[in-house]
Order: sequence, then C-alpha cells, then structure tokens
Amino acid sequence: MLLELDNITKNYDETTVLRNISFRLEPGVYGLLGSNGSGKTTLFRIICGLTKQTAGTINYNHGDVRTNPDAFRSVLGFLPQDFSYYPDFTAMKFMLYIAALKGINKKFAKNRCLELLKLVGLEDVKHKKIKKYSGGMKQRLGIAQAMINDPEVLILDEPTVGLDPKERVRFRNLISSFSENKIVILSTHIVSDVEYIADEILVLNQGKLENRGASSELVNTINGYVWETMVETNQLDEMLAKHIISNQKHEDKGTVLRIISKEKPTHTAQQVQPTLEDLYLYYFREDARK
Ligand SMILES: Nc1ncnc2c1ncn2[C@@H]1O[C@H](COP(=O)(O)OP(=O)(O)OP(=O)(O)O)[C@@H](O)[C@H]1O
Repeated sequence: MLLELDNITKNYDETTVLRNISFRLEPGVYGLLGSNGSGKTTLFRIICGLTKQTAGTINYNHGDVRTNPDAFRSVLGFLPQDFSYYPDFTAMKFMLYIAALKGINKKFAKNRCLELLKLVGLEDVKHKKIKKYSGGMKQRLGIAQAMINDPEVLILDEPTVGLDPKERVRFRNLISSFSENKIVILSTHIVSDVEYIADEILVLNQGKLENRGASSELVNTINGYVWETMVETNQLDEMLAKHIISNQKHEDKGTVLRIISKEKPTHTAQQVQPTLEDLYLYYFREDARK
C-alpha cells in the first residue's frame, strides 16, 4: 500500500490554499497537524476526489487515482468534518443505509454493521436514535461508517472535535486497534491527539508542508529554543507582547514563563526540554498570539 501525493496545489481564484504538497505514505497512522485554515480539509477532500486540485497528482499503488476513481473510492474510508446523519435513524439503520449506498451485499452488510458497531462500542445502543447520542457517540458512529468497506486508506477530518478526555482516550485506542496494515490519516489542531497515536506527524502551515517526522524527531528540531524564566509582575505585559509564551505559572515571587525563542529571552532564563505543544506554537506563532 502506497499513497503518493506529488506537487498538489489548490488555488481558489487568486488565493493559493495548498502549495506543492508532496509526500509518500505507507501503512501507519499519520497526524496532519495545522491551525485553522491551514488547508487540512481541502487536502483531504482532494485525496477523496471531492475537490479537484489545480495541479499535481495522487497515485495509489503507483496508479493515478483519476484513471480509475471508483477503484480508489472502494479502498477509501472518510469521516468528513461535517459528518451528517439522519437524526431519526438508529445507528444500525444508518449503518445499513451507508452499506447500501456503498453497494455492499445485503446479507454481508448486517454482519459487517454489527461487527463495526461492536468495535466502536455502540453495540448496546445500536437501536437507539442517533439524535439521542452524545457527541462522542456520534463521532464513533462516524468512524464506524467510514470503515464499512474495510478501507485500506482511512481519512478522518478532526475526529476528536467535541470529545471529552475519556472519549479521546477511547478514540486513540480505537485507532490503534484497527490501524494495522492501513494508511490512517487524521487531522487535528489538538497536539495531544496525535502525540500518542501517530507514527508520524505532518505539519501543514498556510498550505505548505512545513515538516514531517515522528513526534520526537520534530520536537528535536526546536532543541535549544525553549526557556523558562521568572519575571516580576510589572514585566509581564512586555514579555507577553514580545515572546511566544507556551505556559505561565504564578508563584509568590513572580511569574514563571515558558518561552519559545531562538535567543535567550532574559539573563536568568534556563533552557528546558521542548514538547510537541511548544513545537506547535513555534510553527503557528501568529495564531498563538491571537
Ligand atoms: N470553496 C472555497 N472557496 C474559497 N476558499 C476556500 C474554499 N474552501 C476553503 N477555502 C479556504 O482555504 C483555506 C483552507 O481551508 P481548509 O478548510 O482546508 O483549512 P483547515 O486547515 O481544514 O481549517 P479548519 O481547521 O478550520 O477546518 C482557508 O483559507 C479557507 O478559507
């Protein structure tokens, strides 16, 4: 299994929202990390054939996906950001409906739907109407429907939006359990979602693929840029305006700031070990200041 993007570019009128995106993905879990508007949804929609790229090609197992879009669609699973469902349907009815849309044999479909609802932990509530589900339950149903055709490539656009911490953990375990021998790409702007489950992180910044690597490799690229320093209350505003601050902790003697800066921000600042959260702020500094 090999998904290759070669120089994917997307323009909307005069605006370029994706610029020469190229990467090769083999089976594994990939986290597409980017702030709002960085182009994650557009990239996913292009991979799924729902939006047309302005330039560039997508190959799956060395064949251009445009040559035989139906064949590629049959190995693709997608959870869109705005996953829509019929509120009065039960989960089981909805799954059977999706199976029918995908042309899955009726006899086979029932077992497949049951198996998936069990996998995402909705077996006991499969006959409950979706409008009565919590946000997390709906997201899990979204994941189940994306997997109905046992996809080789699974694309999840912001799958953890609206999930509480317990559901996030459950989601991570779910992804790990079915990611074997699949290409799973999930987008998020929540660092901790990808830190633990993604084999690799792709950083998308204003339509450009800024970096790619394992979490620890990426974090190493900002070694020496993260500092902790104590400042007095009257210095605080100036420091906040001047630097990217990833944390502040108020103590009796002043405020301890965690600062991301290539230069030592104060005489007394001490270098500390960077985290993926720091890296995110380093890339998306302008967004972080907003
Ligand atoms: N149909 C469209 N016409 C014009 N501009 C668009 C269209 N769709 C997206 N854009 C623009 O493309 C850019 C990337 O949007 P996209 O939704 O892909 O980003 P994103 O990273 O998924 O953001 P978010 O995290 O907020 O969902 C944005 O500036 C957006 O306004």
